[in-house]
Amino acid sequence: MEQLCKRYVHTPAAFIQNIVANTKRTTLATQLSVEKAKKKVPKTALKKKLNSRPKERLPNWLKLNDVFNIHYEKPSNSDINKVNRFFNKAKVEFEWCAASFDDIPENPFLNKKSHKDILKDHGECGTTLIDTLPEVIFLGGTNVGKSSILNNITTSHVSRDLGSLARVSKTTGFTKTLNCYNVGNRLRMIDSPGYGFNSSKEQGKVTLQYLLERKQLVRCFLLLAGDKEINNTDNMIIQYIHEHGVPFEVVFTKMDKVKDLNKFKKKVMSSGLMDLPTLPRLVLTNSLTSSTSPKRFGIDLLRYVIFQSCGLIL
Ligand SMILES: Nc1nc2c(ncn2[C@@H]2O[C@H](COP(=O)(O)OP(=O)(O)OP(=O)(O)O)[C@@H](O)[C@H]2O)c(=O)[nH]1
Ligand SMILES: [Mg+2]
Repeated sequence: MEQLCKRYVHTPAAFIQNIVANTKRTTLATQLSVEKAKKKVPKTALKKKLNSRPKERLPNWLKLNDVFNIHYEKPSNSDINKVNRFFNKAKVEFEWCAASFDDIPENPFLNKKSHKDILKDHGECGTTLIDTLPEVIFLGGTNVGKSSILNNITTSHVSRDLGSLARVSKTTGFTKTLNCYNVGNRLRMIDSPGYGFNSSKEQGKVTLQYLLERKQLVRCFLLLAGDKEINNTDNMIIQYIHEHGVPFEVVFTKMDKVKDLNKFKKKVMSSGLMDLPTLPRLVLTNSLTSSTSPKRFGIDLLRYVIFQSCGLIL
């Protein structure tokens, strides 16, 4: 009996203690979960919130980059990101300018570094490798936006303002020589004097000779102004580079100035560019921003095509 009483007396005390402890625990846990629940936004609300965010306004012409390049696999977002990272970070250096083909230095790298340094940094084959970096050239009529596109490619794609590596001007025929820029020691980009209004015979000669004789040239990017008609000189140049087997792609510039997109499409369809057996890519870009093209669009695709045409690995 005494034992029973002991049990009776002890059990409730322990029991009560336990209850209190458990209640305390439960209360704390409940409180935490209530707080957590308070913080947790229901999935539907989250979706609504995301959908209500203002979406980036893309210009209508940007879709044509897919339509016109239907024969090519669309680069994945991850590839585009990698190429953007390369161009955003690459150190870009002006290397040489040439008014005649003979002015192009045999080995621009040697002008800056001693042979000993090159051997130390790159081993025996260093000089040859760096001397023969792949080159791309921007070709086009005067004022079409060649120097601007070079600045566009070398400016971080998130920056609104364009860099000023190559000199840009409203004055037609501003660039007078071939100008070479080394991009991160992996490729070279060449700005050229425009053809047509305010150009000279010598400028035409050095550019054509470069196109035919430069061993390092891997791709020519022919620029055409999106807001202008494709003129006779453009057609002659297209025929010339096509007949001489110079591999080329086409870049439409100043897309922010195109008012009638249907007219633009008709112009491209009837240009014969899409019927060429070499199937040049057609890349539409804007280097200056406006209300209709609030960012610099198309440049990531152009960067990708350049990188790919140089045979560089991501
Ligand atoms: N709206 C608009 N203007 C542009 C664009 N690209 C270039 N421009 C303008 O066009 C003019 C000529 O640009 P440049 O880059 O100097 O053209 P270029 O082909 O190098 O000209 P040359 O060196 O004279 O042959 C400048 O006033 C640029 O600001 C563009 O995408 N949109
Ligand atoms: Mg120029």
